[in-house]
Amino acid sequence: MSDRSPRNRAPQRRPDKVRQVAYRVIRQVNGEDGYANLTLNKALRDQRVGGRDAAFCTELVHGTLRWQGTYDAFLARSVSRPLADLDPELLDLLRLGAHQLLRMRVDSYAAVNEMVTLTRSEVGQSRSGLVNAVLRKISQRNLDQWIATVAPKPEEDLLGYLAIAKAHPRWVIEAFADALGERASAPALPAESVEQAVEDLLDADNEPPKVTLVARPGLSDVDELIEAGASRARWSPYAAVLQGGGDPGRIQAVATGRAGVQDEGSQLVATALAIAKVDGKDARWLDLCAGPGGKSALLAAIANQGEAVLTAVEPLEHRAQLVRSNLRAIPGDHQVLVGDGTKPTWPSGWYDRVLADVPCSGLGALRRRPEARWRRTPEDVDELRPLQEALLASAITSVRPGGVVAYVTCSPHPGETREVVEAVLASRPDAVLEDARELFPGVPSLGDGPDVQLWPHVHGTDAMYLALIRRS
Ligand SMILES: C[S@@+](CC[C@H](N)C(=O)[O-])C[C@H]1O[C@@H](n2cnc3c(N)ncnc32)[C@H](O)[C@@H]1O
Repeated sequence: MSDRSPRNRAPQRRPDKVRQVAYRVIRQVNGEDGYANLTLNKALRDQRVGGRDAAFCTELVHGTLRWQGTYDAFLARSVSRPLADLDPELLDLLRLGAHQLLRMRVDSYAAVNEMVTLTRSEVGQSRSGLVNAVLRKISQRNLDQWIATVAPKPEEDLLGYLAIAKAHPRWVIEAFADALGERASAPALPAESVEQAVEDLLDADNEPPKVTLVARPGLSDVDELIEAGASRARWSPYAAVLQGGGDPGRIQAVATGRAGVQDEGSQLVATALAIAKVDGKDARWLDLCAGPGGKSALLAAIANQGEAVLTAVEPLEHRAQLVRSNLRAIPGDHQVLVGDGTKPTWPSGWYDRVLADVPCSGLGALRRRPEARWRRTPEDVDELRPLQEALLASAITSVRPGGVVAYVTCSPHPGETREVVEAVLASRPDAVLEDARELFPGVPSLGDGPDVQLWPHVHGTDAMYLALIRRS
């Protein structure tokens, strides 16, 4: 455990190891497009940082990355040149310092000194003066005071205010507001309620999610996970929550693949496809966009309860390998095909149920990936659109008349959800959108249908979207 106590305030010659690890992880994420979770876990392992130090390091990394757009707005007021002209290393050091000063209970004096020492060791003595001066300026106001200084007034520009106060890019907030506004149940919610919902959603995005487990049916059950210390989740019959966190791999059912880690929303959409009514033959299920295979594993386990067999398709070999590994514990003749879901190698109408969990912006899972919100752009949404439409069209062609397709995204952006479904169905007279709400038994606040949008602030799940389409 490194010593961060007030008595240790004197400038240190050696940088604090935990802050150094956090800084280097942030650098890798911002400088090399790394993923925070993977990079941090590896660094904690390699540097043998554990226990309370690991928790402190995680907060430094996740918090700094999650709030970096907000801190940049404060830093822009505190540095005499444009932030774009600062070395990226220096900018990350300042962001890391700002996070300790504004959102962690680190003593200001200690935070500034630790960051000066770290700057000296990471980028050289000549930069430490600037870090000292800027962080002292940052420390002169608390978070609310900085927001009041820098953000527009909420009554004049609510979205501009929320972008700073809740650390989300404005275009993302606009997309959320559109999706929430569209889904206001009849009679339409007053604008004020939509605004409150947007704010609640942004707050939910800023809280790391609890670890949710899935007990794959036939192999494990929720009672086994409860015995291992989890508690029953609200709606999915397969879900249990590790309330206190901890390593799920220590649970035997998870270690052996009989259970796994999976958001309850992901479980609910996969289960919805599995329980949709299908008359007649129900033997062939297809997961058209399978990697890494979380939903494939749940679907294959449910398929085993009847007579069905799952085929999982994934174009990227390394992701197909993850699907195989997720399916390893599931008995049966389920198979993984490496291929492009838009170019089926199977006959038209071959399948009875098809999941099209298409590549998307991931704006519904921002809780899990602290860096993601700053990396995505509106162009990503536009660029993904043709692939999403092609995959949905292919899914419809792959299902037999009377069979069902679940179009799923982990994004609530209307450009990836309803607009895609509407565009594809406009040219498919052989496909009909059905009310999917009854496939989510007991789940409240599903809106007006016929499609379903889950929300972090309402359901505590990722913002999963599902449209159920039946081929006629
Ligand atoms: C949202 S992820 C699927 C998540 C998965 N269903 C799960 O629950 O683990 C989308 C997947 O689609 C894959 N993909 C991308 N292009 C594809 C294509 N043309 N055909 C099929 N899958 C594709 C991506 O590589 C990615 O693994």
